[in-house]
This record gives sequence, C-alpha cells and structure tokens, in this order.
Amino acid sequence: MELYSLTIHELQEKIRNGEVTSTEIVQSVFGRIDAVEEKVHAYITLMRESALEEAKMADERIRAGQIKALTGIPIALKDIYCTQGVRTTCGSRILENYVPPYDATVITKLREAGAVFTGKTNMDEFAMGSSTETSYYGVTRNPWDLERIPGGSSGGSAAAVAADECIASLGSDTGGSIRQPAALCGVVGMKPTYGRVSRFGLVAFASSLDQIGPFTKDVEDCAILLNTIVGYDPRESTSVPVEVPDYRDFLNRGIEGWTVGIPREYFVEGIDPEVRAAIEQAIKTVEGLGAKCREISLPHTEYSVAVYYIVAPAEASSNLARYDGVKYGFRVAESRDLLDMYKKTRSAGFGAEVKRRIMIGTYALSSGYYDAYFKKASQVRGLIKRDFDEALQGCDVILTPTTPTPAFKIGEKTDDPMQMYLSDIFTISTNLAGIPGISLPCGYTQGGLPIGVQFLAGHFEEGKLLQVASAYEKHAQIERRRPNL
Ligand SMILES: NC(=O)C[C@H](N)C(=O)O
Repeated sequence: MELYSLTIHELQEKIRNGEVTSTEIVQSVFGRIDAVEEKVHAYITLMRESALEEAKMADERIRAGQIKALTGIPIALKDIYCTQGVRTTCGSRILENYVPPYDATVITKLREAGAVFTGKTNMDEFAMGSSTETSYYGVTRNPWDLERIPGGSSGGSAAAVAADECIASLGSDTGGSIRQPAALCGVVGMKPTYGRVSRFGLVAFASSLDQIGPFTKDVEDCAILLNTIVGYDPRESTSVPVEVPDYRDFLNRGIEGWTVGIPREYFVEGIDPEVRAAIEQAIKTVEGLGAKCREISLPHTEYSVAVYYIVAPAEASSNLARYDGVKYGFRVAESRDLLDMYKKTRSAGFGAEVKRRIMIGTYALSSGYYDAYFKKASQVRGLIKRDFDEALQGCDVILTPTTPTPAFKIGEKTDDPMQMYLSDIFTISTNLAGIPGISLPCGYTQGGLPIGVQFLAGHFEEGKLLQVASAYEKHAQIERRRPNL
C-alpha cells in the first residue's frame, strides 16, 4: 500500500510506531500529485516547499514525542480560507493576487493540531456552483471519470481526497458544497451545524448559510478532523459556545433501537433509478442494524431551492460589494474615474454566475421588492426549519439521497442554471435550517460512478451523524474501490 492511499488514523498509527516519517508521507502525496494532478486539476495552488518544511518540523516533534491529532498529516484546503502569506483566490479572477495577512481560525486550529498543508484546492467562483466549472482557474475533473464534474463548489477538495492527492481536506458548504461533491467523488463529507465551526477568515458567500467541514476517506477520519476544527471562537459572532465532545467516542456504538426518518418528499420524480436503488438498499442496511425506518414528511421541501436562490444571492450581493478594485486583488489598468474603475474591475473580475447572483440578490433586496422576495423567503426559511424541528422530535436521524443523480458530464448543465441549481435539491434545506449533515458512499452505478447517502440530525448532533455513519460504513460493506487514474 502506498502511503498516500492511507487514512489519517492508519498513518497516525504508523507515525506512532515509528514506521514512517511525516516527510515520507508528504513525499508520497506529492509523488501522487505529480502523477495525477495533470488529469484531475484538483488544486489552484500547490504548497510543496512549505509542506516539506512543515513535515521536517513535524518529524522533529514526533522524535521528541510531541504527537498531536494531525501531526505530520497532509491536508488540502479549499481556496476559500485565508492563509497567511499564501494566495487565496476563491476561484475568482478578482482575488487572483490576494495574499491574506492572517490565517482563518480553522487554519490556526489545523496548524496547532500539527497538520501539513499540501495546497489550496479548486472551487466554483466564490463557491457559487455545483460542478467546479465556474472557477476562473479551469475545471476540476472527477477522478472516477475524467469526462465528468466532481461536484461543487468544493470540487477540488473532494477530488483531491478521491484521487489520493492529500489524506483529507476541508471544504465549505452553503447549499451542499461539501456533501454533493463528496457523494459524486465517493468520499465522506460533513457539513457541521451552523455555528459549530468558526467562519473567521472564511471568505463570505452567504453568511447565514456558510459552514466549514471535512472531506475524508472514511468516517473515523471525519471524526478526527472534526475534533480539530470545531469550537467557540470569540472572533466570530455566530460561533456558538456549546460543549464539544470527543467525536471519536461516537464511532462503533451501533444504532440499535434508533428511529430513522425517511422524508417522502425526497423520493420524487427525477431521481436517477440507480441512485434510488442504492438508497433503498441503504434503508435496508440501516434496518438490519436494528433501527426502525419510518416515513416522515418535510412539507416545505419543494420551496427550498427557490428560498435558497433568494437568500444566498441577497447575502452574496452584499458580501461581494467589497471587491471594488481598491481593497483587494485585481483592478483594471485603465479607467476614466472612480465609478468607471469600479464598473470595469467588477465586470472583468467576476465571472457570469457570480454576476447573475449579484443581480438576483440586489434585485431581491431593492426597495419595493424586499417584502415580496427577501422577507417572504426568510419567512418560508422559518417553515423549512420548523419542518426539521418537528420531524426530528420523532426520529434520531433522517436518511436521504445526497444527490438526485450521479456525476454529470462536464458542460452538460453550464447553459442551464436551473438544472444546475436542482442538483442541490437534497442538500440545500439543511443549510436553511442550520442543521448538520453527512454524506458517505453507499454504492456505485453500473458505469462505476459513486453514489452517496446523506444523514441529517438536529442542531449540534454531529455525534449522532458519526454514530450512524460509522455503523452504516461498517455493515453496508460497500466495496472500497479506487478510481483508476
Ligand atoms: N455553495 C454551495 O454550497 C453550493 C450551491 N450549489 C451554490 O451554488 O450556491
């Protein structure tokens, strides 16, 4: 087994036993990057030199017996977190040359846990997209089929884990951006509860929905990575001071006697037959573990895409107002006056999807339309949250497909934003409600594309998600294939 193909916990054991050094692991991962990155294009920026430096320092600490949760483990970062001294583009031309002067809280936490950073991964521009095709830096390809998209917006982070170009990675999820690419790339991805992980230093897209979370090769690694990034942060006003358990304690506990809700609104027309069959099989597996599955209703599900595409663009139009050619990165060379410079810089600096969302958001917030759109959407958002609150009173977790279809072809949906938006139909309402969700592999299509199952739980119940996911992972016996790159 090559070192790059191992999990965090497998490598930790080898490090502790003195079998391998961090330098060897990092070299193995960069060897893999050299071999496959040209095909996959998971990264925008590679951090080879600093990674080797960090590995050397990790090895010194290992020799001194100071081993922390991620000491010496190569982790990739979505290019949406501020990394001190390392360019952070957010997939946009407008931040092409932006080098943050500080680290995001998650970066500080990973550093403190001993992680080594491999680089910054590709993403849809400002996290707006479901396929990583809106990146200014080119398309990331799905390691399982290079003609297909890896999902988005954290497509680079998902593809990097699937292609073994890192051991684990971080993404961000505003409407499915972790869970959807995790499902399409056959890896584990979790969106924690809103407020669980600090967003300080995360470039904002839709501040009331954005949340940071891990991509890993298995559920145990998800618990390990989650342990290191959660917690209250006084620098982030929506970060919640609730107790943080050790998430590893939830692994291998079983789910005997649990009630699992199956929302009838998630099994509608348009869901791919192979996805449906895999989810039906997942329901049987969960029942085989001693849980009772029962149908539930989340009656406002049908409004979630419409609500999201008012709330998220409205927040984005406000958040993205700061990119004016003065404060950050890119500015056009020639302009007549200040207004002309703003206009030209924003026209050239943003791509089509970002412009579409800024226009939708500005319209929805404008005087005379605010009540009809933003206010109405916020009210319906409340109903969507209430659906989950009520449903979760009668069950421990909810089980759904993560996506309606497996990975689609590159270019297939780029001209049809509505079709693109619908690929997040099963993930969006989670963000509107603020609850946590996890996606993990539950099978493959005949053509060999991965399929994901999603579990959802109440606020701050990430432990329950890991409990059900670890039980499922162990007993479903989904063959652990690797993409043929
Ligand atoms: N950012 C996300 O979570 C993904 C969603 N597809 C969006 O375009 O907004």
